[in-house]
Amino acid sequence: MHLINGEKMSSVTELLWTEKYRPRTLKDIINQQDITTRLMKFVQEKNMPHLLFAGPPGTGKTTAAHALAHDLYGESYQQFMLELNASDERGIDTIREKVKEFARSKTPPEIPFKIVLLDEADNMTSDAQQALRRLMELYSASTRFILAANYPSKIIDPIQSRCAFFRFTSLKKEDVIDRLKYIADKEGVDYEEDALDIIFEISEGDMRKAINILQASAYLGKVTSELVFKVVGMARPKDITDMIETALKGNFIEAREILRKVMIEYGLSGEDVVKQIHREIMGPDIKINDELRVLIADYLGEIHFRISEGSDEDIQLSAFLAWLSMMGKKLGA
Ligand SMILES: Nc1ncnc2c1ncn2[C@@H]1O[C@H](COP(=O)(O)OP(=O)(O)OP(=O)(O)O)[C@@H](O)[C@H]1O
Repeated sequence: MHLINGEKMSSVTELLWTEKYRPRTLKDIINQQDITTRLMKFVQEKNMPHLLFAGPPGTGKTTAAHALAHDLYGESYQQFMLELNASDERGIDTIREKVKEFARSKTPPEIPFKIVLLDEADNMTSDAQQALRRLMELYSASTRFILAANYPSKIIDPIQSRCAFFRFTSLKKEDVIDRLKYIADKEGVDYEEDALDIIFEISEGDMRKAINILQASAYLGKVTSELVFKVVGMARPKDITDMIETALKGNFIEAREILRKVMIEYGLSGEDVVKQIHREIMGPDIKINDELRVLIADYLGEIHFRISEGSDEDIQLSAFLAWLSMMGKKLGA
């Protein structure tokens, strides 16, 4: 990458599977078919407008920008691409200086522009974005900007109207799982099918997160669902639903035992437990009626607030289980 020592980068990033298995060309990008088809047209035409890539984390925005540059300029594309992170750079002045210097640098053969990739553009204030807009206009003869953002609504209208818009979507289950299997096979990692399902559930269509969980788990041995939960610091959903159902049956002491076991075994904080309970009561696996679901969600919000304000988590979670026991009896759950 421009301004970055390539050799140093590769020794670090080679260790990361997200980098090692980052698609290099547009045709290798998974799932974002409409987007890659449109980007390939720019490659054919050797021309493109400014682009705005929007969508959730880990869905291929940065990857697509690099792959586009690769397909336009070839293997040594990095000299014709400047990557800046809007939230790292010290304000618009630094960005302006870097773009100015980059605009003066060597131009690519055959293609009349270079690419500036500005990551996390939605973190810029609207004043900084106004300045960025002027910058885009000033250098539009020699550069094209690709702005990547999680929340496109935070990008000011004058910029949006100057960019072609690309919406990236969360990756589908089968795509994430296929990719994880491909990587696991290449790396000689032993895994259980269930564990990959769980990695997908936890990562929610974020491929970076999914690959990172796979890699962290694989360091510890065969990738099982048990191991995955340990790595991400989550209890097995079944332990959480057991705890809730036990409390609802009025077995408070037993439910507290499960809570203790879960917290110690998985090293969870009170807040982690609250988040997991919330996840489970909203999920399909737990057998409770809607009225109870609403009451639990409401009370859990209160417990979460108290813990985050510094209240003793053991007392709060015990109070929650005691409340569940009482509600269970009252509502006959
Ligand atoms: N569509 C995809 N096809 C194949 N691999 C992908 C895809 N999307 C993400 N990945 C994998 O996840 C990693 C992270 O993706 P990338 O950096 O492109 O995400 P991003 O959308 O830019 O996320 P962020 O918003 O957090 O910057 C890549 O290095 C790659 O390994």
